Parts: sequence; C-alpha cells; structure tokens
Amino acid sequence: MRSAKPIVWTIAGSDSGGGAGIQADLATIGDLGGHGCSVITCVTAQNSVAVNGVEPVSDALLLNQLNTLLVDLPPKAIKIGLLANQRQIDLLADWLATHFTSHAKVTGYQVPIILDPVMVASCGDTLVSAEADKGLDFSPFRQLLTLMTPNGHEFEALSALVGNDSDGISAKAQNLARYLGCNLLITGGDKGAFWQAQYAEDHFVCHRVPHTSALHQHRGFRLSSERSDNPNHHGSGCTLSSAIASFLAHGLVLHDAVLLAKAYVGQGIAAASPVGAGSGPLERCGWPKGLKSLAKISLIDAENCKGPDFLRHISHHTPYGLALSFPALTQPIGIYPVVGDVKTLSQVLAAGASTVQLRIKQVSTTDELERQIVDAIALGREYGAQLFINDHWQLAVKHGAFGVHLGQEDLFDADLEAIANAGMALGLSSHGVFEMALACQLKPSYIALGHIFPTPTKSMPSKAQGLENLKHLVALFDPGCPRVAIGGIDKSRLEAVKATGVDAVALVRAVTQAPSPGDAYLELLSLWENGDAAS
Ligand SMILES: Cc1ncc(COP(=O)(O)OP(=O)(O)O)c(N)n1
Ligand SMILES: Cc1nc(C(=O)O)sc1CCOP(=O)(O)O
Ligand SMILES: [Mg+2]
Repeated sequence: MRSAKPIVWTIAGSDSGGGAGIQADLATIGDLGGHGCSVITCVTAQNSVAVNGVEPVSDALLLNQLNTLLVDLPPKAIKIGLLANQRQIDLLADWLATHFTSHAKVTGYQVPIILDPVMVASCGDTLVSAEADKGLDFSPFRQLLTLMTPNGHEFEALSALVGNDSDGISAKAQNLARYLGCNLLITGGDKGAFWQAQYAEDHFVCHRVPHTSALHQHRGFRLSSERSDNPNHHGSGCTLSSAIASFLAHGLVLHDAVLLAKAYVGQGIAAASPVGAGSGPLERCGWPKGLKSLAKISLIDAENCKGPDFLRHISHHTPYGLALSFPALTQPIGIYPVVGDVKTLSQVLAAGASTVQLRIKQVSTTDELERQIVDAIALGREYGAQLFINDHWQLAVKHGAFGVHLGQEDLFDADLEAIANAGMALGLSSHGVFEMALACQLKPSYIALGHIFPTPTKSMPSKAQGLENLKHLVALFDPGCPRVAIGGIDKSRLEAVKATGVDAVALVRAVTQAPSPGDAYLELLSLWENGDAAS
C-alpha cells in the first residue's frame, strides 16, 4: 500500500480521441509526478470534431472499479469528471458518503475530491443522457467535495437548479458554495459571462479551506491571465481539474493547487498543436515555471469591500501591478535575526547584523511599546542597519523606521499607502504559492517564505513547507526582491536551506535563545557565507 508517487484517481469517461476525459487526466497526473488510477464511467466514441456515441458502464462495473482500487491503491486525491447520467451521480455520491468515508475514518486522511461537472464536450456535443437535458442534479455531492469547477454556463445551470438567483457573481457564487458545502472555481474558458476579451478569468470562491490564512477564507478571488489565441485547447477543463487534484496529492493547499493548475493549463494551451481537424489537445509542460505563468489575483467584489485596505489595492482595476512602491534594500540580508527586545537588538547590531527585525509580541503598556520602538529605531540608525518593525506599522511610520514587516493577517488593517508615502521598506510574509503571488503583486522590499520547518515559536494555520516545496517556490518566483526563508531554521539546517537557492534566512530562537546572541549571529553568518563556523 506504499507508493513513492502520490496516487490520484480519475473517475471519468474515456475520450477515444485522446484529448480529454480519462486520457487527458492520466497524462496530466503522470506529467505532474503522480500515479494515475482510472475509474471509467462511460466510453465515448469521440474525435476532435464530434461525439458519436456515449455508453455508460454498468452500476456493478462502476462499483467494482472503485472497490478494487480502494483495497490496494487508495488515493491521495480524486478527480471526478464525466458522469453519464443521474443514476451514476447518485451511485457515486452514495459510495463516497458510505464506503469511502469509513475508509477515511480508518486512515485519518481527508482525501480532497475535485468535481468537474462536465455535460458538454468542447466541440459542443452533449455527453450526458437525454434525461439530463435540463441539467444534472449534483446535490447528492453536498458536503462531500473539496472543490467544484463549473465553467460559466455550468455555473448558471447549477445556480438555476438550486433556485439561486441572487444578483451579482459574488453573492451567487457564495450561495452556491454554501449550498454545496464546497469551494468553487468558476472557469471562463467557455467565454461565458465572466470572460473578458484580454484575460482568461476564473473566479475562485472560498468556502472553507484548511491550512490557509483567515485572510483568504470566505472570499472570492478573480484569477486573470493573458488569454491565448491558440484554438487547440481540447480537454482544458479535464486537465485543470486533474492538475488541481495532482497538486493537492503532493500536499499543496487548495489556493496553491488552483493557481498552479491554472498556470499549467495556460502553458499547455500556449504550447498545444493541432491533432485532427478540430481543436487539438493541450501540451504537457510539467510543473509551471516563472512568475509570468501565474494568474494575477484580485478580489471579486473589491469595489464593495469595506475590509482590508490591502485587498482594495488589488482590485481588478489594477490586476497587473500597483501604483504603490517600496524601496529596494541597499544591503544584502544574509542572516536576518528576529528579536523580541531592545537589549538583544543592541547585541546583534553590535556584532554587525545589517538587517534586523524587532518583533515585540508582549508589552506591559502602549507607552512602553512606543518607548522600545523609539529606542530600537535610534539604535538601528546609529549602526546604519536596515531595522524592520514587526506588526506596529503606525508607530514605525510615526517614528520613521527603516521598514515594516507585515504578515498576511496584518494586511487586514495596514495602511500600505501611508507606509509607501513615508518611503519605508516593506517586508511581507507568505506561506505557499498563492500568498507569495499576492505578496509579489504588492512589490515589497523582501518576501518571507515560511514556515519551512515546524517551529514552537509561533502557531500558524499553514503546514510546514519543507525543503522540497521551498525549492519549487524559489524556482517558480523571481520577484525581483530577496526571498527570505523562516521557520525552524538553525545552524544545523543552514546548508540545506541555502542549497534551495533562497536569498536569506530569518531566525528567532537560533539567535534569541543562544547564550550570546551576538556570537550566535556571527557563527550563523560565517556558516551562511563560508559553509563553516567562525573560529
Ligand atoms: C522575516 C519574517 N518573516 C515572517 C514573519 C512572520 O510575520 P507574521 O506572519 O506577521 O507573524 P508575526 O511575526 O507577527 O507573529 C516575520 N515576523 N518575519
Ligand atoms: C515569526 C515566524 N513567522 C513564520 C512564518 O512562517 O511566517 S515562522 C516564525 C517563527 C520562526 O521562529 P524560529 O526561527 O524560532 O523557528
Ligand atoms: Mg505580524
């Protein structure tokens, strides 16, 4: 029952033309480093221009495939595609709610399930039985799914079926997500209501996403990328949902999986060539590379948003960059001590630290907090250091600190314009692809990538990234500012962290809990720069 490659199931129909369905899913899963298993719901006689027949498999064969796989090849993630009729929907939903849920209780692993509610092939021919001409009822899947990925037309059909006629995409999508009890990715590839001429736009509606910041729960994000004119995009919906399942199987959180899968489809369409007389299939290009391949993120209802200033700044009116700018650092960061009091700050500054953060989490009074910040800023100036104040951006602005460090949650109430107008540097935290992409859009002075290893210093919603994910993140993003790894780093891990290509490391305990923080800083610096400790 062990597999080096994460196992991903696709429960879908066979496309004899090889561009979509099971064939597209298995190609995607394999290309992204997973092992694909298939549960075939129906066989289609299909080429690139027409669907000439669809025959569902029997109930018994459908269940036999599911049960046979479950005993030996249990999945890390499941993608569900074409279900040929209402009977198959009911049967599969019941199996998931009973057999599969019991299995999950035994293993303790919550398998993510992605459903692509396919009804029509990209050539325009219907794929589902005649009884379903008013649309299939997917409500048996309520509370069983992680994500549903309808296109614009499917979203309208699903909304109509559940009597959801709210005004505006945002309210309507949130209602549907609540009704189904899952997150939604509404894709614009069918050139529906959400498709804009220049951008390929998808709407990601978060209902409940584990391991992610509170900032990103219950929100709707617009994901916009440059539209490709290539007519060869057969199977893009199947590819998107199986890519999301594959990234989730590798342990990524949903926001990251969605953003990477969209980039994967974009790269696949851009590189696709014709096969047959109709639309050709997507090319498989492996894990996305380069920031350019990622969609720009904005808030769906930014115009009405009374909340975070930060999210108003990334409204869809400015999806390709902000007017704000934050200064570049003038000294390389290298080893970045994050300290909790002015005494430790003075010790690391005296030892020569050029970039330091004051991170005060507990103070007796607000006067005391202000006094410590004033003293820290004065010390930073005296040593010519790049001193960042964590969290307390108002005091940092008031007293002219070199910079401010903000986490994703801190962005809720931070006035970025005030920080930028004061000419101050900005450091931002991120935990994974989505948060790093958001941070990049704000063009900060550095971006922190955390948490790399488990750490008792702070309790966080995110999972530890590990060195492999850090390496992927570093390869994916060159934000034009330093990338700083943080979380659980000490001298024993410096070499491995440096090997990922990250530009700098931030450390709390490795400095603050050392008998001499100044000496600890010097030893870490020597290890970072020369690979051996200073004598
Ligand atoms: C360099 C660096 N990276 C990350 C953090 C964490 O910031 P945040 O998420 O705001 O958490 P707190 O530090 O406020 O608990 C940081 N401070 N520095
Ligand atoms: C403050 C902080 N922020 C993190 C993030 O991932 O954003 S991890 C972290 C704690 C880092 O402490 P230590 O070096 O003692 O493990
Ligand atoms: Mg903070």
